[in-house]
Amino acid sequence: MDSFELAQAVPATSNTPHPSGLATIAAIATPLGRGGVGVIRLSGARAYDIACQLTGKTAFTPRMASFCRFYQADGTIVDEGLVLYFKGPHSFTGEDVIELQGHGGMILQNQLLARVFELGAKQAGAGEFSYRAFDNDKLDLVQAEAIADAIDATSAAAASSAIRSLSGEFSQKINQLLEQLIYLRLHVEAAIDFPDEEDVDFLSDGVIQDKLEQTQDKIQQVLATAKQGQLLRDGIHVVLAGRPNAGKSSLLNRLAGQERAIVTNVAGTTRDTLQETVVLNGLTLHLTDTAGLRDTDDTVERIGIERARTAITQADMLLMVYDVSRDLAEDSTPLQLAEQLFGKLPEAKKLLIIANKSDLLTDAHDKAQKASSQNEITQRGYEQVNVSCETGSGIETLIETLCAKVGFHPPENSLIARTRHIDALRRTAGHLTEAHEQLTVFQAGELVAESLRQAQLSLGEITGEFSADDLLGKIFGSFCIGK
Ligand SMILES: Nc1nc2c(c(=O)[nH]1)N(C=O)[C@@H](CNc1ccc(C(=O)N[C@@H](CCC(=O)O)C(=O)O)cc1)CN2
Ligand SMILES: Nc1nc2c(ncn2[C@@H]2O[C@H](COP(=O)(O)OP(=O)(O)OP(=O)(O)O)[C@@H](O)[C@H]2O)c(=O)[nH]1
Repeated sequence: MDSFELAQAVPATSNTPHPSGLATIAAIATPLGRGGVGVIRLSGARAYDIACQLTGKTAFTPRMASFCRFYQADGTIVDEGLVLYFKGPHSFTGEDVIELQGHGGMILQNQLLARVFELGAKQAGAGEFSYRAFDNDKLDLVQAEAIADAIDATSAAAASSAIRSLSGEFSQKINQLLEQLIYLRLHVEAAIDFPDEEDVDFLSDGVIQDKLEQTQDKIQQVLATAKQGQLLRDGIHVVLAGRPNAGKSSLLNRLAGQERAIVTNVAGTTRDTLQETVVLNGLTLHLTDTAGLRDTDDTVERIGIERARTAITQADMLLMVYDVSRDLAEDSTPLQLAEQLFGKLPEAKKLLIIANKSDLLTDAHDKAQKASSQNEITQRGYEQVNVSCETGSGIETLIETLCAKVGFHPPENSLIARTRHIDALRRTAGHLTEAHEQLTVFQAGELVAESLRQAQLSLGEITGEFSADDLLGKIFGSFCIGK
């Protein structure tokens, strides 16, 4: 009997789904296209049977690779490759998992996948493998998100901090906080239930207050870590704005390290917004070069300027580029120029003033410019960096200033985080502030207990201990198919 006949001899298992009701899912796990090896992953109660029927083999040993041929129903060979079997619960998803490691290539992989569907597997939805791993407690929500973040990382630092989150470091911090909160709740509930126990007033003996304050400090620390992690993950949106010919496109090219934008000495060269993502000192910058802002009758340029204004309202940071040799009229300062350009003066933390073409300044000019503008800038809490896009001088300082302004530290032990985590941490901190007030101002035990309960719920959302289904749907739905 050859392998194919053997395959037919394997008793056809019933198509009734697993008692849990979950279908066996399959998807291509490797990128579609030419590649040495392509992996199809199956998870679910029927994965093992499907592998047997596909290959004609009758048994696979968990965690051992078996070299097999993969057959069509009519006995023709689709491909040959390795079968890897993980017996649930000792698998990525916690269910039985089969991996078919065939040859890469669109046609082969799609044929093999179609055959697997024919044998009863269903196409996995986006993030469905990870969702099952989460559902079977193989991963918590932070770890599942870290997988997607590692895959989508735009910088080495973001990738390595995602892998650290995947290993559970961030989850551990959250779980420690949850334990502290539960401890606090127990004490407060006890104080409410047994108010006269041993004549001790739990609520006012200071112990609960101390513990509460320690927890508040810890939340602030985790929040700071999470903010770094979110910056690492998402980077920042930076808009380069300024008068025509100030050197915005030259700056974009300098930062990108290549000629991305067209640079000419014709004012109004950049007419549409142009985006470029660069990673500098570990921070991902989504740069938008904008059309130089000026009044114009040119329709295309006007639309470009309109787009520039939209980009400006969405930016985390505005770089106002001006030409030190030309843009400041006798009586205008960089801050006045920024005010003219942006309609109103942006807040100091969002604006960085870039004095470009410093190479064109003679010493005398230089002094005059510094004296007249630098004082006003620093006095009002703004910052200016002098650069020359022509020579590259000042560009390093510009990058360092930018990182400092958004509070980004060169990542060492950072953990990837999302806006969702920061939002939950902030809400938790808010409930703890309420609890603190109820405790210290009103000694209102019931209200302290309720605020702590709310705090625990908010915090538990992070790891997925308490999560609404629609939130889970949103998170896993954004994963790629096969993850
Ligand atoms: N071939 C292959 N490579 C891969 C994955 C995969 O699914 N398949 N992964 C997919 O993301 C990542 C690795 N993650 C994995 C995580 C857990 C288990 C797993 O089988 N865990 C079991 C057994 C652990 C053990 O034997 O020590 C368990 O947790 O019980 C496998 C892969 C990256 N590389
Ligand atoms: N000397 C000198 N020239 C510069 C410097 N930066 C830019 N330029 C020149 O200034 C001119 C305008 O530069 P661009 O980068 O196109 O200016 P822009 O602000 O993007 O201009 P628009 O597209 O019109 O909005 C070009 O001729 C550049 O070569 C600099 O640091 N020093």
